[in-house]
Amino acid sequence: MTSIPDAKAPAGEVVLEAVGLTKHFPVRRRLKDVFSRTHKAVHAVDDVHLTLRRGQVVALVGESGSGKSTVARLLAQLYPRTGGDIRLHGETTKVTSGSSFRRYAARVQMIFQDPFASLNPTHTIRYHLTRPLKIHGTAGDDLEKSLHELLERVSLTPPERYLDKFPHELSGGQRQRVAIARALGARPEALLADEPVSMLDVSIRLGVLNLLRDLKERLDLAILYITHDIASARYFADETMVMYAGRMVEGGDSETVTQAPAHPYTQLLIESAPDPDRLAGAADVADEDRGNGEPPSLINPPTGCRFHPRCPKAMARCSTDEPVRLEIGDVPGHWAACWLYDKNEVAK
Ligand SMILES: Nc1ncnc2c1ncn2[C@@H]1O[C@H](COP(=O)(O)OP(=O)(O)OP(=O)(O)O)[C@@H](O)[C@H]1O
Repeated sequence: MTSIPDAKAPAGEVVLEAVGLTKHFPVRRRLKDVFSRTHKAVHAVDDVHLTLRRGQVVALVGESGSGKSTVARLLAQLYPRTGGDIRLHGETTKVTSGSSFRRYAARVQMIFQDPFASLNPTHTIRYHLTRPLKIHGTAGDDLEKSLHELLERVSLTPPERYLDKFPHELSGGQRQRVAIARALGARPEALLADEPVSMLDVSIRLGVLNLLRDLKERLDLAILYITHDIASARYFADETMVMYAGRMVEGGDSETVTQAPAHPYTQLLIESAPDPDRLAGAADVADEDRGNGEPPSLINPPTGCRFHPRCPKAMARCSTDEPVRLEIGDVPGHWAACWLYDKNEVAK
């Protein structure tokens, strides 16, 4: 078989789930700590739950260092997890060998931020696309036809114009399209896209996001879209989850999370997103009123809510009690991990 199937199962079916996913990176001990009993660790990701479904995009939004890439790398099985579970079609996954990793990667593929770094400058596009077709056995009898189909899928046409080029002969947007085609070569069910457009010129970002949206629809892919840019999450993602300092703080459908944010951190993210009107004139609100400041150390994260030291609405209990996910009640599925909503139901 040479063609890539258009759909495998009903839209909306759960493909990949993170259940209480946790990753702590051990910190190398200094000489003076050698006799200490405590083992320091970076609490990069704590108790993350998310669900990727066929034909849907989930955006994971947060500032630098909040743990977004670590979640994607855990889901891609590039790191072992410290705790929690990763389920593919409901089954716990554990990658213990090269062959089990290959089987997993055939179903879950990652796209990285920097298309230049992720393509080998000494090899042609033909080489980059032939590899996944061969490794995952998806080339069929006619390799050339499969290569052409992959390039057509990402709108690099006519394919023969691109196949024998080297990465440096392509623009940034074209390189990212090749990286996407390479991921599709495995015929995955889920794509983990880690800031796929942030290194591209603003003028071509929309084209690449539209391509991903088109692939989501035509191939019924489940997509995790990682971004700093909450405005693009509204445009591109069905659901948006917000992360702060290793924890999820809010989630729900993208329209609601971006237009009626409930968590003070999401509100801050939206206020601090570039706004042409604000840049053009009106004086900025004082930093302390906007809850600005530094994200906390993840070696000793704050107790209670990790956002409390920066939160303009913090209450006494926020520094001691870790908030649970609470339903906001405006639309189904909208929740925030914030004690402001303590009277509300615990979200499922
Ligand atoms: N391999 C590693 N070893 C130790 N610490 C790490 C490692 N990878 C990430 N971290 C730390 O984990 C935390 C989360 O990093 P991560 O890259 O996941 O955040 P991010 O939200 O993706 O940030 P960015 O948007 O800048 O990529 C950071 O404090 C980072 O320094």
